[in-house]
Order: sequence, then structure tokens, then C-alpha cells
Amino acid sequence: MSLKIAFVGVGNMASAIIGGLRASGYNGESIVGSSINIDDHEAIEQRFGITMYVDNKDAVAQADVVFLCVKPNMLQSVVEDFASVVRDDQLFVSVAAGIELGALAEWLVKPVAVVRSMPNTPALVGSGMSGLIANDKTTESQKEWVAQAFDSFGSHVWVNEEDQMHTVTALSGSAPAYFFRVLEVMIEAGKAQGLDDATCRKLATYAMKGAAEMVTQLDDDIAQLRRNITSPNGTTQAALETLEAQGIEPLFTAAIEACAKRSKELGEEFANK
Ligand SMILES: NC(=O)C1=CN([C@@H]2O[C@H](COP(=O)(O)OP(=O)(O)OC[C@H]3O[C@@H](n4cnc5c(N)ncnc54)[C@H](OP(=O)(O)O)[C@@H]3O)[C@@H](O)[C@H]2O)C=CC1
Ligand SMILES: O=C(O)[C@@H]1CCC=N1
Repeated sequence: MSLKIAFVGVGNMASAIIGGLRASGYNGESIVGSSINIDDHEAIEQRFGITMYVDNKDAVAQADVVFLCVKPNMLQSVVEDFASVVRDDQLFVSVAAGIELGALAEWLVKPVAVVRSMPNTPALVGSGMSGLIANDKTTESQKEWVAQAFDSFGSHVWVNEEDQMHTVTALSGSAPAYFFRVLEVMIEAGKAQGLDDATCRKLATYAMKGAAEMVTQLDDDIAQLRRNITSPNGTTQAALETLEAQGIEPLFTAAIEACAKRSKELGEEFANK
């Protein structure tokens, strides 16, 4: 029998996970969701074939596994509100940026299994990547379930130290947004040179997808893959020299540091608040 899964908060990230689970064969009848905005419920139910509730307690009470998918600043009040229906045998999986296992365990009151995750929205198309860390109440079989659930919409890595989740967020959770921004800029630059939007979108997107697939499918050194494209005094060299001169390395390093720092701040704001 498949486990019943509840999603508390069904926005962008929960939708990506539910979409990924459904596409990989999870039955809509085994998934429920809850969110305060009833206006969205019909659309969500039709999109995913799941049942939505207004009261989080109604979703949580019937679940074996509860995904916590509200914004970090709402999580404490949301969890404390449904804490009365939490059972010892439930597994909670948080996707909230920055929120630590210790804070979650305290808000849930009962000594339950909790996994903190940092997924990303490519889950929606089966290309998600997630960082995971579990508390000491989580059994090996619960960890295995979580790993295979996250693999159903992509892949996962376990980290050993909770602090490493900040880096996971910087390199993975938030990172699709950096690449969307790079694509937006490339497309605009292509349009400025006279190609239409659709053509620019196709060219730039396939370049990004192809580069990522080369790295994931081949075991080659990334710098070597770059050198393979870079003819001496050729077109690629001209572009790369410009990127270096304009500071691509300090730019991306600073962005990744800012992301990890913000993740850490969120954790500190909500730790045992
Ligand atoms: N988006 C991303 O790429 C990623 C997000 N995350 C994490 O996922 C979590 C959700 O982010 P995201 O999906 O982007 O945010 P969204 O705002 O898209 O989703 C949050 C959802 O929670 C609902 N909600 C608000 N209050 C309540 C409540 N009291 N009870 C139940 N549901 C409620 C919101 O409803 P309404 O819209 O009506 O207010 C909304 O549907 C965050 O903690 C974030 O850190 C993690 C990795 C990546
Ligand atoms: O921006 C955020 O806070 C969330 C967490 C990772 C991606 N989006």
C-alpha cells in the first residue's frame, strides 16, 4: 500500500514536487494538500488529481508523510497550529529555506522523524536536485523512502552537517533562478543583434541544456569541456575574455555567498524563536 502524502502549502515548490511525483507514477489519491486560499483549490485539484483542504489539520491528520511547503516566515505558526494532530509515526519533510531541524522538532512537539530538504523547481520536469538531512528520529527505511521520493523527480544528495544546507541552497535550491537570469540576458542580447525572441530562446536554452547534459553524462573535466570549444583567438575566447574582464568569477562567488548568508540568517531568525 502506498503512503498517504500531505502537502501543507501548495505554491511553486510544492507544485513542482507534486507534479514530479505524479509524472513518475504516484497516484493522485495518495496525495492531499492544504492551503488557505480556497480560490486556488479547484485549479490545483484538476491539475494534479489530488484533494485539497482549507484546514491544514485535515490534510496532516490523514497523512503518513507531511511535506511542509509554506514560506519560512509562516512555518512556525502553521506547524504550531496543526501540532495537536501530529502522531509519533508520521514523517515530516520540510522544504523551507534556512529552518533548522531543531526548530522544526520543537514546533512539532512530538518526537517525530523530520527531514530537512532543499529541493529546486526543476522537479516539475523530473530534473530536480535536492539536498537532504534527517534528524535522529528518522529511521533508515524512512530515509530510503525520502530518497526514492525525491529521486522520482530528479536526484538527491545527503549532507552530514546542517550548516551544509546553506551551500546546497546557494548551489542548487536558488540556482535555477541564476540560470534563468543568464538566459534572459542572453536572449535580450541576441534580440539586439536582430534575431527574433523564439529563435534566441531556442538557441540559448539548448546551449545551456546541452552544456549541463554534457557535464552530467560525461565524466570529463568541466574546464576541459570549456577549452574544447575555445579556439585560439576565436569567437569563444573573445566572449570568455569579456566575461572574465567584467568579473564573472567575483560576481558569481558573491552571489553564492549572499545566498548562503541569507539562508543562515533565516535559520538564526527562526531557531528556537
Ligand atoms: N520556490 C523555490 O524554488 C523553492 C522554495 N523552497 C521553499 O519552499 C517553500 C515555499 O516556497 P514557494 O513554493 O516558493 O512559495 P509559494 O508562496 O509559492 O507557496 C507557499 C504556499 O503556502 C500557502 N500558504 C500560505 N499560508 C498558508 C497557511 N497558513 N497554511 C497553508 N498554506 C499556506 C500559500 O498560499 P497563498 O499563495 O494563498 O498565500 C502558497 O500556496 C519556502 O519555505 C521556500 O523556502 C525551497 C526550495 C526552492
Ligand atoms: O528564495 C528562496 O528563499 C527559496 C529557497 C530556495 C529557492 N527559493
